[in-house]
Amino acid sequence: MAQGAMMRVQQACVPAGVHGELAGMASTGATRVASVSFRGKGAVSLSTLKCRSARVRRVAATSAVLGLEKEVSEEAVASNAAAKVEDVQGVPAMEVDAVTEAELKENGFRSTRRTKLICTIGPATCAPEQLEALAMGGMNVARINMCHGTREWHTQVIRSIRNLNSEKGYSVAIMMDTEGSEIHMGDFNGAPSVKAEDGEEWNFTVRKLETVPERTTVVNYDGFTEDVRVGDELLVDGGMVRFEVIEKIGPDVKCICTDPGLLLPRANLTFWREGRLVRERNAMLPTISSKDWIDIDFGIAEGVDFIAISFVRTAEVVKHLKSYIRARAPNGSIGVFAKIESSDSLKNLEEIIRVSDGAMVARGDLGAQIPLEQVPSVQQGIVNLCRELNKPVIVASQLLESMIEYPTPTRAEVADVSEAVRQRADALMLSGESAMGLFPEKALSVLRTVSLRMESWCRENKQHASDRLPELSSVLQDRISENICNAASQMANKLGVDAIFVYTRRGYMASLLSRSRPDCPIFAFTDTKSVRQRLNLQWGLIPFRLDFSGDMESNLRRTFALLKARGMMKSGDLIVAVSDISSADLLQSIQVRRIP
Ligand SMILES: Nc1ncnc2c1ncn2[C@@H]1O[C@H](COP(=O)(O)OP(=O)(O)O)[C@@H](O)[C@H]1O
Ligand SMILES: C=C(OP(=O)(O)O)C(=O)O
Ligand SMILES: [K+]
Ligand SMILES: [Mg+2]
Repeated sequence: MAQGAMMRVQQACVPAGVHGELAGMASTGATRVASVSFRGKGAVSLSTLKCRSARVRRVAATSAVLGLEKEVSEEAVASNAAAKVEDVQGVPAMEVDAVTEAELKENGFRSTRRTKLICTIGPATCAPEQLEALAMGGMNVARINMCHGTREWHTQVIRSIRNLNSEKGYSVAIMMDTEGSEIHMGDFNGAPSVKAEDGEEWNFTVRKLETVPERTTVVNYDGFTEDVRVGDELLVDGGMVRFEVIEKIGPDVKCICTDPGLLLPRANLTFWREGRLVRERNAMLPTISSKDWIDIDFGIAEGVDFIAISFVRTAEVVKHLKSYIRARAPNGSIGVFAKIESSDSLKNLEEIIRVSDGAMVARGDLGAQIPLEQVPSVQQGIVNLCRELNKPVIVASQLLESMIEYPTPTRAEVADVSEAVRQRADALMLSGESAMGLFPEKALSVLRTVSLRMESWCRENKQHASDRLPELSSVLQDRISENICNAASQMANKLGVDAIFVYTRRGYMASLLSRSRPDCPIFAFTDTKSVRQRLNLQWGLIPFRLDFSGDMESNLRRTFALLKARGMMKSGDLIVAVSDISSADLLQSIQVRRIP
């Protein structure tokens, strides 16, 4: 599992001032030759991030990274936002994300992106104009990791995103990710990282220190000194840096660095004995800590769209959180995602996924808990299971890790992203790349470009033909909806229609259609803002907010008129329509319609 020091030497044409403070970088005019040794989740000085000008950002956003798709212009997005068709009361009759709308118009229905993109927001991306650049670049969901940042910072980020949505017509959903009870190191008096050298002696202490002396780190778990034994190995971030315990003295644990590297603030710690992960009393710590509950209350009050629970071990904790949310946010508007990142979560995988609203393959911690070579097959297994159980799934961590520092991805990273898209994951997530990297917009652009390329390859090679659709649950109602959606998708593929329309109140039929991964995009019309926001995370769905009635014929006519008025569809386009809004005694049907 040991990961050797990563060394890349690369010639990159980077605008001056973008990463001038990186160690080991020689400047030769506009072309800089970087030779940087880098380990861990990010060795970047945060002060370098502040000097990036708006112009530089724009260049990064608009330069085609892998040269495939046509960029959506800012003008197109602005004109869409301005062209909202309004009802008499001034409420838009139909709302759709401005960037998606521009993409549909400029690139055509077929080539619109199906895989959804999530960006972790951090110091590199928290300013309103940086958030807007990500929204323009196709961010569907913004993630805030409660391990980092202050309450004020989180509030500010959430408000900025909400403002962008309401003022500029974006539809970025917000995911809050809990800290959980993991054991981690403390901060280093504000330093972005600290180097641990081979053979150095370090003190891991449970003392509460205001400022930490050199070669000292504060461990957040009080039982640490009792649980750990002399001879144990301490792994930072799953093995990026290693220490061996040599002596225990009261609240201090003396260790020798055996595998040097950079220590990042709050990096995850695991301890190992005779090659096995030690799980002592720390295994009894609650999945949702008291701090997490306070954060969750904050998330509910701020109306986040998703809460991701770290280190889920059992289905019970997910059920508990869901009923907690139901009692406090009565419309049940927050989706609960289980992060699969421990060996316990793998033991109870199916139960956990069944009760969650979705899952995240959190490969960062997962790779520290199970042998690394098992991570790819476990990922495929989780993606398949989620699809079978009709739950959206996110593939996360280290997708483009080298882009924290470099403006281009490695071939291996592009292959990894492509593989997640080929597996038909609903969403891909950036962590350090967007939170604290030097090239957040470029990283997002790489995800977008690689997704589009692999999606079109899948369609050209008729991948859906080999995608076996597993049977769903035994509930009669579910079986009818499932069969309607599967049949609607098959019909859409055979007829080569332009889009599938689904009218849905809770999003249920929309997710069943997404599950069948059809060749054309799925326009999901829903009457509530919160459902529309949540559908943002599911494969192939383009969520619209639309007021509708129980009468399908009038809904269809109204939708056709609105879409034509906005230039999103034209006479002669062919669509397949289904709905879950009619009352139960009405016959559910599939309609094939040509736009009048
Ligand atoms: N809100 C934040 N404030 C400061 N730094 C952050 C924030 N969010 C993320 N980061 C930085 O980005 C890195 C990668 O983010 P993430 O993967 O979400 O966290 P972690 O490394 O703790 O698992 C973090 O290690 C941290 O350095
Ligand atoms: C996404 C993950 O969780 P976090 O970044 O919160 O550690 C992970 O471990 O991969
Ligand atoms: K977290
Ligand atoms: Mg994790």
